[in-house]
Amino acid sequence: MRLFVDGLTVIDSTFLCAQRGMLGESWIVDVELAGELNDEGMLFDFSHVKKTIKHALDATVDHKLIVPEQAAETIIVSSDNDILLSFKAAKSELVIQSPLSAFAILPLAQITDSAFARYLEVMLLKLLPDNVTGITVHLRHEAEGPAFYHYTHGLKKHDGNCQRIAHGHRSRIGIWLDGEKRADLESNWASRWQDIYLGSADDEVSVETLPFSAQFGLTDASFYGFQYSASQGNYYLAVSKSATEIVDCDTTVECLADYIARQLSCDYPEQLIKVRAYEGVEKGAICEISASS
Ligand SMILES: Nc1nc2c(c(=O)[nH]1)N=C([C@H](O)[C@H](O)COP(=O)(O)OP(=O)(O)OP(=O)(O)O)CN2
Repeated sequence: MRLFVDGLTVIDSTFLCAQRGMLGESWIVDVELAGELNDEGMLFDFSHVKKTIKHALDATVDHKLIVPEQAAETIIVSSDNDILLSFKAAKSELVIQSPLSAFAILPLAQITDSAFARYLEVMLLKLLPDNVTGITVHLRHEAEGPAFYHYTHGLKKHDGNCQRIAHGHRSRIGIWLDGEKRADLESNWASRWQDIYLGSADDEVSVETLPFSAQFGLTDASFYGFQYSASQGNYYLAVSKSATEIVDCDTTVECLADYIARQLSCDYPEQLIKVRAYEGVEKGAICEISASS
């Protein structure tokens, strides 16, 4: 007998890619369980399936920086209370020091959807009752078509896991000028923020003041530095300028929708601008501004 739950949860994280660097992603998780029926005539009560699997994914990979430990680009310098690591991708580089809880270090050379799903299957099967003998995890993304971008950020004021300085999302973007949908502008923003780190100006520091800058020879010419403290610990990040946009606000989705609308209003000062910005899947913020506002 097999049991399925589609769209059980969404994993919102960032993973390290040898080509593209930090890649914010939102994986929609479908699962299928296989095994024998229990005394209740069930494979596993749906409510337990959802709770057990969502809890495990939240604890191990959600809102984390997912690191392919065996990639040639990954150098883990220390992993005591904090993890300090560097990653040199073809397009950008980063060095990060953050609490252990902000990372998922996977024994993989590359984070692909299928390798990640197989890793999750092994981890999750151990948590299921004995009558469940197999689990298949399918990771999918929202349908291609509408414009979307991948961003990585951290919310230092968030008392939960969104404070982690390098977690991210794959997010759709909708833009209207005077009520007319503007696919061209959506596409511009999708390119601009394709694989971007969004850092708040408030958190920016000279990269040369970060605790690891001398060790890695980091300079302000090529890197932005970000630093803050929050309830889970201290966060430090150096990231290539070419993969970063500094915004004059926090990076909540409300602030980002407002930021995009304000940027557009410079080019279209006379028009009513509406921005529908997503944070991950099926949630986000709407901002409308007009010449008079
Ligand atoms: N109003 C807002 N609320 C939250 C924002 C935000 O920008 N505006 N942002 C966050 C975090 O950035 C977080 O990454 C959002 O992820 P989400 O999946 O919604 O958070 P949860 O894990 O708590 O939700 P699940 O349903 O468990 O996936 C948080 N809130």
